[in-house]
Amino acid sequence: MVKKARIGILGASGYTGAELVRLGLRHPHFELAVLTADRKAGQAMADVFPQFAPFDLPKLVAIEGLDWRSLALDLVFCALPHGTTQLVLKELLDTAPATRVVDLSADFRLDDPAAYETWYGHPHQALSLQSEAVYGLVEIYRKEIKGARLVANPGCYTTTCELPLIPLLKRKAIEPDEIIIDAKSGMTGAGRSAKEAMLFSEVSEGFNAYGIARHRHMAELDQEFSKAAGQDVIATFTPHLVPMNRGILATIYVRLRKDRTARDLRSILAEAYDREPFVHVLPYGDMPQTRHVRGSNMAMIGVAEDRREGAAIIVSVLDNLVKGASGQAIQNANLMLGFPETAGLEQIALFP
Ligand SMILES: NC(=O)C1=CN([C@@H]2O[C@H](COP(=O)(O)OP(=O)(O)OC[C@H]3O[C@@H](n4cnc5c(N)ncnc54)[C@H](OP(=O)(O)O)[C@@H]3O)[C@@H](O)[C@H]2O)C=CC1
Ligand SMILES: CC(=O)N[C@@H](CCC(=O)OP(=O)(O)O)C(=O)O
Repeated sequence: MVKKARIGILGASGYTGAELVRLGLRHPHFELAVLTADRKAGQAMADVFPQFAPFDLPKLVAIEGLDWRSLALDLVFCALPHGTTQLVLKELLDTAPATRVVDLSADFRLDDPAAYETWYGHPHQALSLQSEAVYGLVEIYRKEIKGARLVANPGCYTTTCELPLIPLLKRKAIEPDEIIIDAKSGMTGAGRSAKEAMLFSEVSEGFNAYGIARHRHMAELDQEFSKAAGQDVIATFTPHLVPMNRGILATIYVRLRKDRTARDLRSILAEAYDREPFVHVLPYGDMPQTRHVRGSNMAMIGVAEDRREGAAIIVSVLDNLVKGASGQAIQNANLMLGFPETAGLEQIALFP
């Protein structure tokens, strides 16, 4: 019998933390040993999220005062706000260097400390960990993730956009300087902490663009697209907030390189993801919807030709809380701990 891994979830009272608990409870090799919260520390998980009432879970505790060494956790999922995360993880890994970490925040995704400072407005406070961290886009960095101690789980928007575009840039099938991404996210992408702009009365029956030309995920897109293309790539990226709970849909406009067709793009993606359990490329011309992936760890991609000659349209969807966050984090943890990559992640989308 495989020994169960002792798992900690920091930020279990948030949306991605609760999603880690939902998936982790059904994981065959996880023992959920520690769950933390900030304002909700001291409460039972079932008091914060009644859906967990039937399950035996540890109480939510504050991070301060935890003795990482004696807890002897095999792996910690960190689902805290960016900024706070780097301080918490520095202390954790200084005290318990053998614990593995999958961080869901943006703190360790950028290779370049100067880029971090530019996009996040303050210098990074755990530089050695930043240089150690491996970017956790499993389908691209599987080998590096396996041996990593600290994995930076990619952002939800970025996962949606990088899965279709990295293989196309690597194969030089599209023009790297003519990428336009129009992305829409459900509201859980903004986290559980109440903000006026997230009230039902202010979000329902309308939708809006935000972060125009300055959303922090652009730094992550620039980094990964440039690596894939072998040259600097700056894509246009505009996020939108739509009145639904879960899901991201990115409509991506690309210009084909000479002698390439939209069908070639679909073939490249189908070949790249042929053996991947969590990326599905649809038949040419078919388009995915967010409801096709809701609650599952699946990303779906559709490709079609544009009416403009030499151009194509790609649509990519995932559930921001699963493949865009907690599901992908568990996929990373499975690789790091030597479990089957799909363990705990085989649920199918909830439809309708
Ligand atoms: N939501 C999403 O779709 C995605 C989120 N992410 C990233 O994952 C991380 C978590 O996001 P999400 O779950 O949405 O956020 P939430 O706002 O829903 O939850 C945040 C969690 O962190 C705890 N927390 C907040 N401040 C502190 C602090 N100073 N010290 C200790 N704990 C604290 C909160 O505790 P309490 O509630 O008790 O105050 C809560 O458990 C963020 O970095 C986010 O950007 C990444 C991909 C997708
Ligand atoms: C809808 C919404 O507000 N989404 C968030 C992205 C959430 C996120 O997960 O950002 P990180 O992965 O970088 O932490 C935003 O646009 O800031």
